[in-house]
Amino acid sequence: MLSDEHVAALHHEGFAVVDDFLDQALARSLVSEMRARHTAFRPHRWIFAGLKLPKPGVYELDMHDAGARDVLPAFHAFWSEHVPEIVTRVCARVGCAPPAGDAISVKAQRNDGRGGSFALHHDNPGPPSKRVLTLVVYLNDAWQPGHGGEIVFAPFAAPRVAVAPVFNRAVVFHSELALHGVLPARAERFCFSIWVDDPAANQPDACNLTRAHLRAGAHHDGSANGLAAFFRRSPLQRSIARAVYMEEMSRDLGRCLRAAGEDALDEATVAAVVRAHEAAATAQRESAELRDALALLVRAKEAARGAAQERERGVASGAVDDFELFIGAGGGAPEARTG
Ligand SMILES: O=C(O)CCC(=O)C(=O)O
Ligand SMILES: [Fe+2]
Repeated sequence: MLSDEHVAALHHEGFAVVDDFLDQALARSLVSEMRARHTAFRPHRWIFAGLKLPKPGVYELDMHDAGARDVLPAFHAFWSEHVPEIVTRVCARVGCAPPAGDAISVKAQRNDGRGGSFALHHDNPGPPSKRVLTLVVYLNDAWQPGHGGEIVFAPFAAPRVAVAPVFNRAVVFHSELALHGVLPARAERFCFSIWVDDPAANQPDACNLTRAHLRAGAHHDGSANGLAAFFRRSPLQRSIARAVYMEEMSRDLGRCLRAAGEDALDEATVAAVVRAHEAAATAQRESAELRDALALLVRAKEAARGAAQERERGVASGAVDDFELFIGAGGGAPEARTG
């Protein structure tokens, strides 16, 4: 299920892309049931900066919900009969603690294809979340580049990688470490997510950024890259992600909240959410404790982007706005986007 290469990619890149993840016939039966029953899915809700927000265009069904078994009987059976074994095998490969029976959540998701997207986020943003591992399995057999809906990973201050959400492809990542978002989907899109909890998630050392951490990171090799490498491997990146990626997140938030959908927010509320994000991020960027480290990290992030732009000069216009590297339908190593 996960090869040595996948485990190495998870370790080095922060995520692994696993093609042909499930038995083909099983994957087909899951998506045909989701397609047939999607009107019973519920609008996705998410928390940003303490606010509960809609996500226009994105609908889901949590297998823990009352009624899930009636809406998606085959999917529910898959969850109770197969998912624990899948997760146990993946955890054994990636070195996570084997989950207890109630530590696994599964959500079926449909994007209606009218532009629904996810802003950059961590699946475990801090307490009380206990998530440690995320698997997302994509079920789109007619996916093409113009359909969008790629998942984008943003390894701290390194090139961002977009991954096409093609049929029977899974992405696997540490929930506390992988900053990721989803580009607007222009065609109907199905996937499901598996989240594994561990009671040991979010120990104080994974949550409380101190001056000592910044010093240790800075002395890694004394450069911006050293600091970025430190945060890339540390769940402490969650304390500063919004400040490092302030501009990207402002754009993502607006794009997500303004997508077409019956639960779209009014413009004044969207603007207020974006302003609140920018105020918090700017306060961090200007604080005495974080100013220098954040300036280095922002510069490292921009250098990664600049290198990609340089590579693509004359080939693509605007392609590097959202990501620098791309893993297309054929899988394999990431390539510079050229289209
Ligand atoms: O739809 C996806 O590709 C990922 C969704 C996601 O990031 C989430 O539900 O947290
Ligand atoms: Fe996520």
